Amino acid sequence: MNNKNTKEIIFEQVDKCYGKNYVIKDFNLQIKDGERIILLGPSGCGKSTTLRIIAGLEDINSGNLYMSGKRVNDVPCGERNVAMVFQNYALYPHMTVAQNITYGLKAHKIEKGEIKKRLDEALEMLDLVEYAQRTPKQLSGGQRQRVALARAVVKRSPYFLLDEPLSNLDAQLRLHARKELVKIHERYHQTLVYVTHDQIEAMTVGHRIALLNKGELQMIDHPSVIYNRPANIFTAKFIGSPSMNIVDAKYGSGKLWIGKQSVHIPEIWCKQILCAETENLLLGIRPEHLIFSDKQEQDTLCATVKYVEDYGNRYGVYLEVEGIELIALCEDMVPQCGKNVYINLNPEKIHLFKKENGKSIGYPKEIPMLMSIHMNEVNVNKKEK
Ligand SMILES: Nc1ncnc2c1ncn2[C@@H]1O[C@H](COP(=O)(O)OP(=O)(O)OP(=O)(O)O)[C@@H](O)[C@H]1O
Repeated sequence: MNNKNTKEIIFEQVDKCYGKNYVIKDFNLQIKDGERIILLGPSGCGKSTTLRIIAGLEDINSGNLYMSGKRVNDVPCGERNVAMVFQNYALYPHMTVAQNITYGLKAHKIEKGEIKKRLDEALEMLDLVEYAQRTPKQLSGGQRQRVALARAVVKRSPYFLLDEPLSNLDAQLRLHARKELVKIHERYHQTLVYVTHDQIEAMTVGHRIALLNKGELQMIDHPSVIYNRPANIFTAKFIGSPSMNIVDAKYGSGKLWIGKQSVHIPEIWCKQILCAETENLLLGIRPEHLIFSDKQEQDTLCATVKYVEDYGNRYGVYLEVEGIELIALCEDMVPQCGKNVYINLNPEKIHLFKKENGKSIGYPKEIPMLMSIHMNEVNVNKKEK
């Protein structure tokens, strides 16, 4: 198994059930040393349970869990050396901020000077110096959340586990807090596992996103790959807002047919991916990749505008093509309800899935993916490199 000096976490064929109900089933996941991994998925998909299994707060029914190369199935929570931040912060109401932050260190008999050093550093880093002597009820939600983060940071644990730590904050504080969190991680390089159902948080904090549905891993990859190359319909629809449009389509003679209308598809798709005529396809196209056109051309689709939503900075336009509803995003022109419009599909931005199992049929190599991975590159094993 892996090196004990790394901070890897490995789930190997893990099952967890409550009674007869499986929460996660045959779960395999390898979290790298120093990685920020996001567990994302709809409510009840098993995110918190997965995190609690790592923390040792839940037993597993079968399979193995390894941390730092050691099988930890039977290692109790207190011996796993994890720092955890919960959604409700779980602060002690009768203790001051400073006492809350240092309580765990005192319990572990860390030397006084070292406790003070870590406390001062955490107060400074999380902008809490002036609140050190207040109790939690004298703090705002954002300040409490920072205390919970500080308490986890001072532990200097190799594993940092966070269960929706920002969900009680308003939008602006969330943004600020997630930047702080990334900064903390870049300073200490813990292996960070973060549960959220917020896509933006997942995309911005994670080196990789593990997307779960009903206890099964749907896809794990860099945020850009998840967005631009979804492995299946579930991933395609879950990531992105408004959701990706998915419509029945057929391929034949170099064209993609949606009902009686058709569009040409670039030759590389035909050669590399769509080798034979394929009846049972699902075409995916994101709302931002439906482009309005003012005239009918060879490859435009004719659609009727059904409804328009104003989002302030752009419009969501609900369209009907061949009896199928699509949603498009547009920034400038506001099509009127009831009018017919022409739309183009950006051929570099289409996704095709097999209808029988919802899996992607793949992408031609030449089609570029707008990669932002370099911004979010996994910066692991820094010291060893
Ligand atoms: N102690 C328990 N006993 C029985 N069922 C449980 C228990 N804890 C969780 N579950 C069930 O396990 C499933 C997964 O729960 P979990 O909390 O892991 O989901 P989640 O993805 O974190 O959801 P949310 O985003 O709503 O917090 C749910 O169906 C839940 O009802």
